[in-house]
Amino acid sequence: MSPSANPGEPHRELLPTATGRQVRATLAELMRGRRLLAVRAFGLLVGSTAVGLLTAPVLGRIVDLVVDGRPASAITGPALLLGLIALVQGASLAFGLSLVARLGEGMLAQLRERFIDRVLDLPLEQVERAGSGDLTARVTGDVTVIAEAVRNALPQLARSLLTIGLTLVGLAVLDWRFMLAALLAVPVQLHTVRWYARHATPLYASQRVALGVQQQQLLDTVAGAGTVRAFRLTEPHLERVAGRSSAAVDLTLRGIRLMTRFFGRLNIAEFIGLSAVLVTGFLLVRADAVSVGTASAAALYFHNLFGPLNAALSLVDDAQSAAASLVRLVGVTRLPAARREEDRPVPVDGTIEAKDLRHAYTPGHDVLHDVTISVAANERVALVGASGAGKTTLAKLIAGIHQANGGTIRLGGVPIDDLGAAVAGRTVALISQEVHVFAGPLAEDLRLAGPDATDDELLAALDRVGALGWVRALPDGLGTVVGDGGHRLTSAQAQQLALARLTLAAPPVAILDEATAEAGSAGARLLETAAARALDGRTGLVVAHRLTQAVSADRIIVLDAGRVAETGTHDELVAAGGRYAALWAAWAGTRQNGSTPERGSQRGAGPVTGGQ
Ligand SMILES: Nc1ncnc2c1ncn2[C@@H]1O[C@H](COP(=O)(O)OP(=O)(O)OP(=O)(O)O)[C@@H](O)[C@H]1O
Repeated sequence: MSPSANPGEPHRELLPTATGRQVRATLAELMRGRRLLAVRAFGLLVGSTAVGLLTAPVLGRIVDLVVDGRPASAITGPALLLGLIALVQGASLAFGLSLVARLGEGMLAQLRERFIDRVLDLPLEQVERAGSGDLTARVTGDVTVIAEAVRNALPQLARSLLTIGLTLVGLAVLDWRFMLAALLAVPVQLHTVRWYARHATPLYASQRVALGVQQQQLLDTVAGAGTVRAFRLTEPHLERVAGRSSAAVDLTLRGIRLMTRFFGRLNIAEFIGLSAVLVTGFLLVRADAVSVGTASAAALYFHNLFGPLNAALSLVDDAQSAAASLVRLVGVTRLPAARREEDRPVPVDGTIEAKDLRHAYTPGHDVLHDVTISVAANERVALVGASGAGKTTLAKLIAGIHQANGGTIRLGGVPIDDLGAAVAGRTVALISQEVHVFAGPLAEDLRLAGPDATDDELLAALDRVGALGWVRALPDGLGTVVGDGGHRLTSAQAQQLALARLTLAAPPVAILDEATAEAGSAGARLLETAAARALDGRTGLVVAHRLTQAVSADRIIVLDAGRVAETGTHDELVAAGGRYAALWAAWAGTRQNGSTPERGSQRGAGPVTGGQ
């Protein structure tokens, strides 16, 4: 875990990065099952490079023919051979490169799947501690960098290295002294690459961290824009964004300067090598050891090395970036795997047992204190309390969205942590006020909850929550495109869709948080009926913002400042004359005064939440 990049800023526990050994082990695992593909790809690249190397000697032969004063017709054969070489080389190279790309893409896809698998298993708390910017930067930036490398750098690098190796062999075949001359460039190149790698590795690593921190700052500022404006924090926030952006820009500029110096040094190496080969050629021709054509072929070979050498060396740059990104992706994929789904215990029913739950969003500020509740299978319980009493927090803990800081939660007798994301998702569903309508045909939106549901089943689910009428009236019925860019649904309709999804998913436990709070009174009654029908046959925990929701519940749990204050049926609690009775009296009073209790009661403005 690395600390925050900027001293003086709040400490962030970034997601883990992998060690070199872990990266190698992961690559070896990804390679398994792809060996044949790798061998075929490599074989084709070697073949195409070897064929390509025939060009220089054939050109040398043409030079010799010209020097010997042979007629033009003598050149026809070598010229045709050049054409053939180009064809064979081009075809085998294209095929080989496509295999290399397929190899790389396959490995990357598998790595990405593993990464997403682990990310979905990560506790929300860990992501929050790291900041969503860190995760976003890994999912977007790092994956893109590696994908680019796999598509371009990896095939090019493989091809360049092969060309370099085989060209040196070709030089040695012409005359070993040519190869020695060419190798004079190598010490300068090696020194250059080591110098570059020494500077580039830390630079790229800090560049990636700086970009992650910058993204996090942007997300924080945008997400909290309302608060930033309300407290007139615009200037300091802009300064912070500017500071983080300029840190990222500075690092990028340093990278560009480094690259310029890198290529400058490589040019010196080329100059040394080519001069040496030309001087050697001159001396050997003068001593009659080789023909002019052979010396020309040697010079061509060395000249042909420039491209692949520069490509390989400059690809060191992409390789460095890709390596820096790879350690960040692999770091997440090596996190302990979640237990396999088939090994997990299965809840036996829809009971909820929460014991001694404690939770704090910021250390030291508990918003739930030793909350113990239990809900029987198929029971309908209403959670009532003032705004900020902790109802949503309790709902989210039971739904497994947040992890409690203390205490235990069992669903159907199984501790929630043992369920794993998939089983927990099938066991408990939470519908909050901010229901999302996914962009696309309405049927697809519903099938998120029941992928195998037939159209008739979808219509039955809609009918159950009273949505069939308006869905039938839509221009294309179930096929109507809804969500962003499509047919806009009212918030009550979106709630009904969420309830229909709930009946399709049919989890044994359902939690409704403010599911009907947005609607006006007529709409609210409609939604309450819909909610009751969606909860039928399963355990229901309803965060009640209007007391009508509590009255019809089997039992009511009253929360007060993060503690359970009372529990009982509506009649029992009214008779007990405690906190609920007071809320009820205030509620009934508001109704008699003729105001709209459904609306007045929301978010601390009315009687239910008015006890604060
Ligand atoms: N993400 C969060 N980060 C920090 N504090 C939070 C967060 N969510 C809730 N809180 C705080 O936790 C306490 C309980 O909030 P919670 O939303 O659970 O109460 P609630 O009873 O559902 O209130 P409401 O009726 O207004 O929805 C409040 O003091 C709230 O400010």
